[in-house]
Amino acid sequence: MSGQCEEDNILEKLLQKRKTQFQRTTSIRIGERANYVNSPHVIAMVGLPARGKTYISKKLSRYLNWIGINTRVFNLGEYRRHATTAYKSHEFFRQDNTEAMAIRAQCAVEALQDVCLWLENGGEVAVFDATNSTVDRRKVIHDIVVQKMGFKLFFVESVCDDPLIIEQNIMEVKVSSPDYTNMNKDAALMDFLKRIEHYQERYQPLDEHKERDISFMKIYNTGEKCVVHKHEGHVQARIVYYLMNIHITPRTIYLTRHGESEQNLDGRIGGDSNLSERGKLYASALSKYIKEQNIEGLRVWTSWLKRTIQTVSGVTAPQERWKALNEIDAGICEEMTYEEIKEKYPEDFCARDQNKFAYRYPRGESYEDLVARLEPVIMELERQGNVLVVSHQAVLRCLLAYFLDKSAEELPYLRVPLHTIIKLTPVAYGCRVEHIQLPIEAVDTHRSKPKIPGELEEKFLHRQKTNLGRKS
Ligand SMILES: O=P(O)(O)OC[C@H]1O[C@@](CO)(OP(=O)(O)O)[C@@H](O)[C@@H]1O
Repeated sequence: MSGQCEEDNILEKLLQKRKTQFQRTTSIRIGERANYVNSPHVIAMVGLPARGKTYISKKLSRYLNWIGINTRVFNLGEYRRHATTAYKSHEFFRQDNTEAMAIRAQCAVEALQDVCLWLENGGEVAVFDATNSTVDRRKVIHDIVVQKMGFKLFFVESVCDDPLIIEQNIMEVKVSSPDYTNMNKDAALMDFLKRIEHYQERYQPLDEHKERDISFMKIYNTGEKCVVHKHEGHVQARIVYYLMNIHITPRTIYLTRHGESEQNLDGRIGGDSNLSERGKLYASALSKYIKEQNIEGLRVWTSWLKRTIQTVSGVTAPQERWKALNEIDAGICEEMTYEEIKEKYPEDFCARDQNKFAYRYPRGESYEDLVARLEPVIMELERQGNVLVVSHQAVLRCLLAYFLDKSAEELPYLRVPLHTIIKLTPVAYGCRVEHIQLPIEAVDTHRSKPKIPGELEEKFLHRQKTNLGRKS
């Protein structure tokens, strides 16, 4: 058994037994996929416990789904917890615990089977979130994913030797894991550190000399340095670029629409109008709020449109204008009310309600186009510290969907009311969201998805007319 650990040996044997399962599908798929540019991908994480693998997996999956690549995370820990009801202690992870080794190998097989099944059924990227910390384990994965299934494989290793970051990670996410429901935090921390030691005994980091033919990326100390080896194709290039841009330094992102505009008051979409009187009041209230927060190193981003620029005229912080933050281009419908659109272009009006995400205004844009236009904004937001983004209803829906992991169906209906600051603070594996509504009235520009076509529509148009009545 020289060089090969017990667990990977068991895994190998299990796979031999199940070979037919992997081969049966292979014989159907491999030929079909040979010329595919966009073959399904497996992104296999590598690294010791508490190195941020789950954080990277979830974040990457959120990003890929947002740009339209159907992605799912398969976390081996969840398979293990499902197979063994009660975790007792780090002893479970000892090298000489043969019983536990067998369970762990079995879980790895099941997870890999699910990965392959999912990719065969339309999934595009599967992120295999496990330690995959030995050369032999990675060989097994390569054998199944590349040789047998004909998928692409890319390893992402997170290397971290900063004890502070490791302890912070354990305290933030591990001690509250289901493994430690009956343990106090300090005991859980000690147990987890022991668990890491068991992995350390046989950990073999990715090495371009020993594993020269595989594609991988190594991220050191949460992005201090990155090494990329033999990455292939545009999916991997995007993953590499994205992972090179993210950071874990605490910060806050503030999103807000411009103050109410003259066109908002008229119920007209798009255009480039000035702020209404109430919009100007919001601009003052916003700068007061921002000043009171005393936000370190704040940067302000607006669109190129007058209403966003006027909204931050009193905010004292470096400002940048982004054309990419301009509102959705409504093409031939620009500056019309929804009622006018319904009358003049009834088919378009109806088509938009049927599939709002994909619908593209003639000579204008769709929400799908917006997401593509906003990708550089997201990338730059990931690199930055505290930022206040002042933009528009449709644009902010797209940004919110990225941070809150919302689907393409939900995205065009997310609520982004006027005169409200949406505060996003990264926490553990996601974002905490707070809505701060400043006390200045504004029209409601939100159109809910009509349940029965026509019915809600009438209500909305009626409300809009009432709004017009309140015009100041
Ligand atoms: O996609 P829908 O729901 O129509 O919302 C987008 C619309 O929101 C508006 C207001 O109706 O945004 P904003 O006032 O933030 O510029 C329009 O300009 C834009 O076309």
